[in-house]
Amino acid sequence: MRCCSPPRPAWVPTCSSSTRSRRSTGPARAAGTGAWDWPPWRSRSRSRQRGSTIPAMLLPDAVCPHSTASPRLGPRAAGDEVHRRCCRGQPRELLPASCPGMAVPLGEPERGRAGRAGQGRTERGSAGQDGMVQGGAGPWDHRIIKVGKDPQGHRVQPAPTTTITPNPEQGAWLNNKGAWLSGNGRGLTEGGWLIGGGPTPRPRRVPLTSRAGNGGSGPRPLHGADRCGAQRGGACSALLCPRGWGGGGLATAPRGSPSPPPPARRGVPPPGPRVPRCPLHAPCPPVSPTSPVSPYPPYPRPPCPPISPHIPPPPQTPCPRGAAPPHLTPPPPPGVLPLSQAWGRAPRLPPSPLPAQRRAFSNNKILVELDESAGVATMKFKSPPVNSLSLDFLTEFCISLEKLENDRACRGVILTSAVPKIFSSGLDITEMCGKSTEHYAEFWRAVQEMWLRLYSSNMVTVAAVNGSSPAGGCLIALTCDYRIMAENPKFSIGLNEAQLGIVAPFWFKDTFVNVVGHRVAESSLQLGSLHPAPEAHRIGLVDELVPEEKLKDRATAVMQQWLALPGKGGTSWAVTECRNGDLTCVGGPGIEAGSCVSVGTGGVGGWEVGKLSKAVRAALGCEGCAWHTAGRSAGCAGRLPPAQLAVPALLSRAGGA
Ligand SMILES: CCCCC/C=C\C/C=C\C=C\CC(=O)SCCNC(=O)CCNC(=O)[C@H](O)C(C)(C)COP(=O)(O)OP(=O)(O)OC[C@H]1O[C@@H](n2cnc3c(N)ncnc32)[C@H](O)[C@@H]1OP(=O)(O)O
Repeated sequence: MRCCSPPRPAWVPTCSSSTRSRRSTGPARAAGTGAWDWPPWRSRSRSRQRGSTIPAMLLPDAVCPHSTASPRLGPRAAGDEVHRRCCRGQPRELLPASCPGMAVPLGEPERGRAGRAGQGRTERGSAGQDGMVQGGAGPWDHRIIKVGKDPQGHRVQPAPTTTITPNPEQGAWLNNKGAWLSGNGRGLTEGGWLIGGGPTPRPRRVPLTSRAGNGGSGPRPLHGADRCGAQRGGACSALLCPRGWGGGGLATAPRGSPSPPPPARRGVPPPGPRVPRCPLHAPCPPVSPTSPVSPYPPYPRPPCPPISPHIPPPPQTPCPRGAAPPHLTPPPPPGVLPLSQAWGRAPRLPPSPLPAQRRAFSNNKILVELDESAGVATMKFKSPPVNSLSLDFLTEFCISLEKLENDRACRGVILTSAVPKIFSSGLDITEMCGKSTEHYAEFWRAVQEMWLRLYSSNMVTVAAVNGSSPAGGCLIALTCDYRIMAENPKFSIGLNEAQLGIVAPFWFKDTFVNVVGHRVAESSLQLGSLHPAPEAHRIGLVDELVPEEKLKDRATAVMQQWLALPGKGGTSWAVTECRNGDLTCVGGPGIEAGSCVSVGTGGVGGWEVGKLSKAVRAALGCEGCAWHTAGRSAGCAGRLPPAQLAVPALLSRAGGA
């Protein structure tokens, strides 16, 4: 029996033949032992291997980290609680009877799912994630097991299993969440995801009027009364719903979108044209601070931050981000339409015509400044005295990160501290004693959430460690792509849990091992060492040291270096084509023609640019390759004309790779 997947990585493919993303490098199951490691979806190495093959991602119930059968999670009740919430995001069909999530009344998961899947929730569906497509006997019976970005570049998490129903009157398609799909049956897309092929075990047709929620990308209003748990008697989780954060909402519809108009729903006015999410047009609705029926236990949620005062909020004016900047629109190769023409939308975010290029928002514990012109945000921890990672801090951290993740103007984040001499003191110890079991569960869920979100962020993440950083603080730095530390020897960093008489969670350890290597990690963890900055640099725990006064500049320079690269932070798109049995890059901004190809198993908009290994080359072959985009924001998640796509062929090949 299969079990729910762990909480966040809903993009993890649910098919045993699927393959792993470029950032997932660790084995999901220890060779020869049969024992599952957890989390199975990633164990990132700094070398960022790409296209590794992984086994099935659905865990057997017995090893589900949230199951009571799992020895991992600790107290049974805590495991139950997390498991129950975790499973809320899963289709019931995939849950085993033994899963505690099954005990949740039928209505609750739906509320939660509406929040997760339908409200612009950003999951870690990074570009390049793999997915699996199963399809129906008829052209409309499909199951999608895939997540990713919608055409506006927002990451979405469609329910792993989606049934698609034709709506002949509208000449379009609906999934079982009421989300709109477009396409012609061969290359249907849902939020930019290609679907098609194969039989569906149990096709479902849901009457339009009874559909709840939205599979994620349909042009229905995100704040529709049927979309939000808070409006349906449930709570709107700040973490799950754009209502929880200003600008998360969005709206609706496209310049020249190929999507058909949505159906009129009883009591719900049809949405207007879809436009990219834009804070100008997304006034933040009130958020209920707590609610007894929240998918998560109630805790104070931060109020929606005000929209930056320099941005005038005329809701009806055209979005200033409507047009593509000429300099960012690469010339297409001969015979190939640029995405913007092919699909009638801007390939990436143009610079704002507004004079101010900086935006800032702040909550109680984190100050975020976004330099739109550079595409870089700085998150400054400001929770004195020591930036301890309390539940509130972690919650605000995740919300801030999610907002940046959703902001197409932001491609990189620098994490640093506004508290002198302290980066972060790690987990707030007061959260770990004298509290209820439910609180512990919630707290650890938040710790994991923070780690998962940061680890799998699509943005480039740089830690500018300007103070001591023990334990959980060290984890934050480790989870970033790059660590720069102030060279003050009084500042130390490390996983010192052993000195506290506790054991660092194994995923702390894994992250540590990935950075410093096995032996160094082993001895450091056993001793609970806190390494002074010079030593931290020597063992590779931080990538470089700089004088404290230069830390910011250096972090900015490193960020620029990363952002200039194609792929994760890059803005480039590349085109590949099949030439003489090979995949050849025919060029793109910053990408030399012939020098690289797109590899990966991610599907449209999720392709990474990099060297094509022989193995991948062999696995992919060439005949399926037409062309596709790569890069995070350019062309963003290009929805390519189905006729020019042969991604299913690639997927099936890659799935077996
Ligand atoms: C999913 C299942 C998982 C199961 C997992 C099971 C087990 C895992 C177990 C634990 C994992 C833990 C990870 C952690 O992060 S534990 C936290 C470890 N942190 C530390 O050890 C840091 C300790 N603090 C320090 O070293 C110093 O305080 C510091 C260098 C940060 C600052 O020194 P400074 O001299 O400037 O300041 P202090 O006077 O020492 O402290 C000021 C003030 O702050 C309080 N404080 C410090 N650290 C913490 C903290 N982590 N949490 C809460 N409060 C903290 C300190 O007590 C002082 O308060 P007060 O006395 O002024 O009231």
